[in-house]
Amino acid sequence: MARYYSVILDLEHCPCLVVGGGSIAQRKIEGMMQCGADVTMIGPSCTPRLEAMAAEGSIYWLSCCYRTGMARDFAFVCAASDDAEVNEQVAIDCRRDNIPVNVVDNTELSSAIIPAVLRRADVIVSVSTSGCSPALAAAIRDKIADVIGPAYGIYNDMLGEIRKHILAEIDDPEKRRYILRNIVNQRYVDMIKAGYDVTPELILDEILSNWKERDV
Ligand SMILES: C[C@@]1(CC(=O)O)c2cc3[nH]c(cc4nc(cc5[nH]c(cc(n2)[C@H]1CCC(=O)O)[C@@](C)(CC(=O)O)[C@@H]5CCC(=O)O)C(CC(=O)O)=C4CCC(=O)O)c(CCC(=O)O)c3CC(=O)O
Ligand SMILES: NC(=O)C1=CN([C@@H]2O[C@H](COP(=O)(O)OP(=O)(O)OC[C@H]3O[C@@H](n4cnc5c(N)ncnc54)[C@H](O)[C@@H]3O)[C@@H](O)[C@H]2O)C=CC1
Repeated sequence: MARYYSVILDLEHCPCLVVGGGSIAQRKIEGMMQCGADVTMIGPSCTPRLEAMAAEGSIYWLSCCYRTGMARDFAFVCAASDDAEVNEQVAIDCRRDNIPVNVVDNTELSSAIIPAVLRRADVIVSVSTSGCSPALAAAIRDKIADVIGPAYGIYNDMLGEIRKHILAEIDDPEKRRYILRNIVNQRYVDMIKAGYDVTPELILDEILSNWKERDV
């Protein structure tokens, strides 16, 4: 089994291809669309939902069977037809051109597999079982969802804002490190959860005053 390298892909405006238009293709397409991908679908038929998405122009549908060469200009490809030979041909074509390819019925042919994902605003938790048990990946994700609630997303938004400000405004590397480490504190998540009016200003004021006290 491959030892997978985890990455987070930016697919915004990226040309992505999905071969097939069934329920599995639809799930993969919806995942890509949520990330702003520019999706083309190839297949002789598709689900009513995908047909509607094509009709309103949110995806481009090439209503035909896949032929070698069709994957050439894409940045990411998913082979999701119900024909194993077609999916294999897509994988061969993509691997020859070094295009990352996800094959929904064959882990060995895939150079990329899709994890189970939990999103809390910009916090992303990806869980993979390396293809051993997709259902377990989803179950682990659901268990993590109980622990990592929406407060983490709200808190992360604030940290992003504070961090940008600190990187732009504070030159002293020791002070920067102190602030960036100490703004991360479970106490703030608990306060957000409990309904306190936590703001980036409040967090930063508190850490800066701790820094000053430490100095004297
Ligand atoms: C290798 C991989 C390739 C890929 O598709 O990327 C792959 C392959 C296969 N899946 C199969 C079956 C199922 N897949 C799911 C669900 C998900 N599958 C996803 C990913 C992956 N599936 C990749 C590995 C992920 C990893 O392990 O880390 C998830 C996580 C992400 C997503 O699809 O978006 C999504 C959860 C979505 C969510 O809940 O959020 C369920 C559960 C269900 O449907 O409820 C079942 C039935 C139960 C079971 O089999 O466990 C089959 C057999 C098909 C058959 O029976 O013929 C194959 C083919 C094979 O194993 O060879
Ligand atoms: N990776 C995953 O998460 C999972 C994968 N699967 C696998 O996914 C595959 C697809 O499943 P479904 O979407 O349910 O199938 P489906 O039968 O609903 O859809 C199959 C699609 O493939 C298209 N197709 C057939 N021949 C084609 C060709 N030559 N070129 C282009 N498109 C073609 C059809 O037009 C149809 O849209 C199955 O092989 C199944 O084993 C199933 C469950 C989960």
